[in-house]
Amino acid sequence: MSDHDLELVKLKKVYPGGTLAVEAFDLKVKKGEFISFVGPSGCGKTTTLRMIAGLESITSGNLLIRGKDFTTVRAEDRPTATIFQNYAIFPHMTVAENIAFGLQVRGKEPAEVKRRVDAIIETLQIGDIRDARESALSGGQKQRVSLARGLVTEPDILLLDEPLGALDANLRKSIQEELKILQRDLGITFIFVTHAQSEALSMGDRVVVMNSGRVEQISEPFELYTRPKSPFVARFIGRNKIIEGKLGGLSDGRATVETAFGPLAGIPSFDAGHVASGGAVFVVAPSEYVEILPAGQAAAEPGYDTISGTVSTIEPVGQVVYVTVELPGMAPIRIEAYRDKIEGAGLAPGASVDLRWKAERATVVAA
Ligand SMILES: Nc1ncnc2c1ncn2[C@@H]1O[C@H](COP(=O)(O)OP(=O)(O)OP(=O)(O)O)[C@@H](O)[C@H]1O
Repeated sequence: MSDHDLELVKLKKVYPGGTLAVEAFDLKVKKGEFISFVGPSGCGKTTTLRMIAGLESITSGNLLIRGKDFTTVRAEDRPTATIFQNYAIFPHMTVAENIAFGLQVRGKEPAEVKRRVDAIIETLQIGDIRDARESALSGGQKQRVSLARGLVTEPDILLLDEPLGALDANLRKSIQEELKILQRDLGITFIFVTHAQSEALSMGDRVVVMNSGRVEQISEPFELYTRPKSPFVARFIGRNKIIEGKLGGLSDGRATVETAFGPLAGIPSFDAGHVASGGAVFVVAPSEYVEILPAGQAAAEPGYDTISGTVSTIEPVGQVVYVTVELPGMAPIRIEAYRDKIEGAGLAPGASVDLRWKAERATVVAA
């Protein structure tokens, strides 16, 4: 038996008409993992999910579930279940009938259907609506019913396509938490598609970032947030400050980058190894690590990188201020800081400032 519930090997999809929707998608998912797929509209998330479900044919590459090849197996013969954003609840059936349906079409005995439907209704605590029809259900209730319908078939892998997209923000938050707890309790592998990066990061054990049909990065959320491996990920995930430069030197995985501000040194580089000296790179510093100081005060400390600019605007919002800093040769940077600190330092529009961060908190990526 394979250690992996799901393996995608060079998975590719070209739609009739020629659209290349997914290319060279490699992924191994351990049993019980929660994987989020995230990326902008049209990047191929749904297509990949549908290929796993068997709802879309695979152009080339292989799909394995628990070590067995399912590349060309029909959807109804795969050990997967799919939850769609629009819930797809049958309006003429009660909640219990909706949940039972998937078992009945698989030819399960009535007694087993009843036992399993009762069990999942209990797990998801929807006994009070078991005889209701879709028109009488709230958004959150519909969400639970569709989850029950997927889980009742006891899939190896549950596929969720933007399942929370139709819910308002508060309900969405509480269902996110519930879903995560349910997944841990059941130990079922979840593949969760979303275009919301915060949702992908908060839900996933690992996150797959997609862009134009390609996988950009597969990482745990904190790693993804703090160590992007491409310019696309640096822009799409988190709130990063991005500075252009040319690779100066690279030793022990630490880079020096020549920039308009002079050399920035000691920056971890995971992926710039293939860039020739003098090649174009970006220094990526997460906003959370960038500090603003009056000019000159930052200079002395070792282990830090510093760039200099001029304050253009300061917008107070409660205890926080947003300081916009003009920088030579690049777009202005907006820094969030405590109001007391900025006022205490006497910073005002026109002031010269230094922006600094611990060099080891930044990352170099190939441009
Ligand atoms: N049935 C189809 N026929 C032809 N092209 C399609 C079909 N479905 C999707 N595409 C194209 O394939 C690409 C990937 O689409 P897909 O729906 O997988 O992206 P997505 O990341 O899920 O986007 P969204 O977040 O908007 O759902 C897009 O260019 C899309 O236009």
